[in-house]
Formats: sequence, structure tokens, C-alpha cells
Amino acid sequence: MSHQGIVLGAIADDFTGATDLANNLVRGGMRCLQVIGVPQEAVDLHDVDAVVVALKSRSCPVQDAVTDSLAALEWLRDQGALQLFFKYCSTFDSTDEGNIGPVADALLERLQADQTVMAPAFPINGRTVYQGHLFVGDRLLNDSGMQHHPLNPMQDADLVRVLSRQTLHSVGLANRAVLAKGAEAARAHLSTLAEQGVRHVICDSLDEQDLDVLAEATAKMALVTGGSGLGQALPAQYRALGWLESVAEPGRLASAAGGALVLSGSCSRATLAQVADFLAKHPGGGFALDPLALAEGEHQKDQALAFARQRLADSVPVLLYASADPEKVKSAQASLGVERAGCLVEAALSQLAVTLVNEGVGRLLVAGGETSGAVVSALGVTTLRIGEQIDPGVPWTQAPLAGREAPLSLALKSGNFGGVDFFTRAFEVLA
Ligand SMILES: Nc1ncnc2c1ncn2[C@@H]1O[C@H](COP(=O)(O)OP(=O)(O)OP(=O)(O)O)[C@@H](O)[C@H]1O
Ligand SMILES: O=C(O)[C@@H](O)C(=O)CO
Repeated sequence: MSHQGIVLGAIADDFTGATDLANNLVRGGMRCLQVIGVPQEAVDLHDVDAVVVALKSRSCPVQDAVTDSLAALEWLRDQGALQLFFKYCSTFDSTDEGNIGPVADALLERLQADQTVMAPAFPINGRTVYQGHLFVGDRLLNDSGMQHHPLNPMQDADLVRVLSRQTLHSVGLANRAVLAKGAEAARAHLSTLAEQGVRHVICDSLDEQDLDVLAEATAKMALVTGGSGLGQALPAQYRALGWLESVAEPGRLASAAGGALVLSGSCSRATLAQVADFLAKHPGGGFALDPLALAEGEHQKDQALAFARQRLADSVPVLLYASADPEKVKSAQASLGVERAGCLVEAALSQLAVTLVNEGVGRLLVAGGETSGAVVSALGVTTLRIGEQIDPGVPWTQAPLAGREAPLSLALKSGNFGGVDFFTRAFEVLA
């Protein structure tokens, strides 16, 4: 007989990363709920197999990340989780201070477990690991653009070395040669490393088959860590263990209704191409926000609102965006400071979201991790039911909102995820 509580409890270090993992759990066959922060009230989990707690712990001070992650762990254990998953970015976003190492150490200690695996790979989106080195497409991590990341520049692709700077514990490697021998050999390798006191094991994975082997070898570990690729492989193992029943349509959502709005605060390369593609397909369908104008008062926001209302009245999708090329972003940041420029944009997009959702927007797409965090918080979203995938890493979700009869259909897109036509196709795939 299957386990009655939730099977998997996940702790994600940012909002869009949480949705990415949740999406792959649904694809693996689990009914999944994402909660924003550690719930303060009871959550109905009667038809849920996996819960992902979305934190903002990727770039915050180490102690805050540890405290929040432990609170999430306790809550998930109270819900009956049989296995815990610590989700971080497939590009291993972190610094020498943390937060991946210290959070993993604290979770292991609380669980009284000796070892965990670290598997950031997400092959379908080009993130693979070989001999412990992380690749983005055909480039090593430190040559992929991530070496210039403003918060966590990744200047070393050797994850054993990277993680060793974040923990006092011993870090080891399960390489491709081990995985190629199958799950039994991988388990034996992990045991040998555990006997040698190796607490964290960086795992190679070049493709889904490697992740399947890894999932089989680790499904009974108290804690696994990594990207969403491993998340897609685990549900089959839970079914094999008898923990999970097969469910038809684990990503089934209620019908979507209401106006279609895209809010983009992401300046990542993929998003810029998606904005351009939307504007080409919907001439006159977008309104550009500029932090310098936003700094001067309410005028530009009011203009954006009037523009959106007009389009929505005509039942056509509308795009409000601050996304801009690096030159423009740099110039706004030079005038306003990085933080103020970001805050102005996030505040404007959040206020526009609240007003327009109140007025009848029912299908909302948000681009950018920070932007999504700001918008979701402003809307008062506390839970997201995970639906079908739009593109790898990004599903449609539904959020109940106070004062609204029908749930809001919401898609949160990581900056670099999604095909070029994402802003148009997302609405086409929504029933
Ligand atoms: N024109 C602009 N000038 C300056 N800052 C901007 C501008 N447009 C957006 N921003 C800010 O840039 C930041 C973009 O971060 P966000 O996390 O939303 O996107 P991303 O980095 O592409 O996504 P992800 O974190 O998922 O990779 C936000 O703080 C946003 O407010
Ligand atoms: O793992 C990934 O790449 C994403 O889910 C993410 O965390 C991007 O911020």
C-alpha cells in the first residue's frame, strides 16, 4: 500500500527554481504543490505527493539561509515527507561563503544523516557534469557567462573544489564511469565514500540515463540535493518502492480564464529575445518601462496601466517590460544605483500586477526570478498548484487568491529558460 502523507519534501533556494523542480516532479508523475515560504497556517495536502517550499535563500546571509532551510525541513517532516530534496541552481550559484555547503551541512546534521549527493545537472537545458566539472552547453561554467554573474560569479567549474571552499567536511566524486556500471555499483561507491567520511558527493550526469541511475541509487537517502533533472528521475523510484501510486494527469489544473498579461523584469539574454519575438508577433502589444522615468514619479506607471487596460479590453495579450540590453541597464544603474534601479522596476511591476489582476487578468506570466518573487509576494500568493510544462523548467501553475473565485493561472519563468516564442506560445498551450 502506498504511503499516505507526502512522499517528497523539497526546499528550493529561489522561487523560479522551485517551480522548475516542481515542474519536473509533475513530469515524473507526482501531484505537486509549491508553497511560498514556510506556511504559517495549515495547508490542504490531501491530493498532493510532493511539496516544494520556495525560499529566497540563494544570495542572503548564510545564517538566514540555514535558519530558513531548517524551518522548511521541520515543516516538511511534519507533513510526513519520506525523502528531502535541497534544490539549488543548475549552475550551482553560490560563493565561497555558501549557501549550498552550509545549508546542506545543516540539513544533514538535523536529519542525523552521514552523506548526501550533489547533482545539479539539467541535461535538457544544457547543464551537465563530467568528472565533477559543470558545463553549460559546450562551455565550462567559468566560461559560460556565469563568471560575470553580479551576485555569485562562478569562476571555477570544478564542483568538488567549489564546494570544498564552502564546507569543512570532506567532498568526493561519483563519476560517469561509476554511473555507467549501474545503480548497485553507484550505491557501493557511495558507501565506500561514506566509510571514508565523505559527506558530500558531487555526481556526474551527462544525460537522463545517468540521472535515472543516480535516482535509483539514492531514492532511500534521507536527503538528496541538486537541480531539477534529478527531480524528474526520482518519482519512478518512489513507485518502484511502493511509496507512490501512478496518477493519471498529475498536472491537471482547472480551466484558465481572464485577460492575458506578461510582466518582464528579466534582462537575461533569453528573455530579451522573447520580448523581441512577442513585439514582432504583436505589433504595438508592449509597453517599455524605464527605471529613470519610474524614479520621477507615477506618470509612467499610469501610462502603462492605461495601455494595458486598453489592450485587455480588446482581449489581446499585453506585455509590460523593463527588460533592456546591458548598455541600458548599466546606464540606469549608474544613475540610480543597482539596488534602486531594481527596486523601482520590481515595485512598478508588482503594483501593475496587483491592479490588473484585481481588474480581471486571469493568466499572468512573469519573467525573472527576482521579479517573480516581488510579484508573487505583492499578489499575496501562498500556494501554487503545478500544472503542465510550457517549456523545460517552466510550467503553468494555479494560485488561489483571496477575494477571487477562480484561481489565477501563473507562470514564473527563470531568466534564461524558455524558447524564443515563449511569451506567445505559453498562452496557446493553456486550456
Ligand atoms: N531596465 C532595467 N534597468 C535596471 N535594472 C533592471 C531593468 N529591468 C529590470 N531590472 C532589474 O534587474 C533584475 C533582474 O532580475 P531577475 O531575477 O528578475 O531576472 P533574471 O536575473 O533574468 O532571472 P533569473 O534570476 O531567473 O535568472 C531585477 O531586479 C529587475 O528589477
Ligand atoms: O536550476 C535552474 O537552473 C533553475 O531552476 C534556477 O534555479 C534558475 O535560477
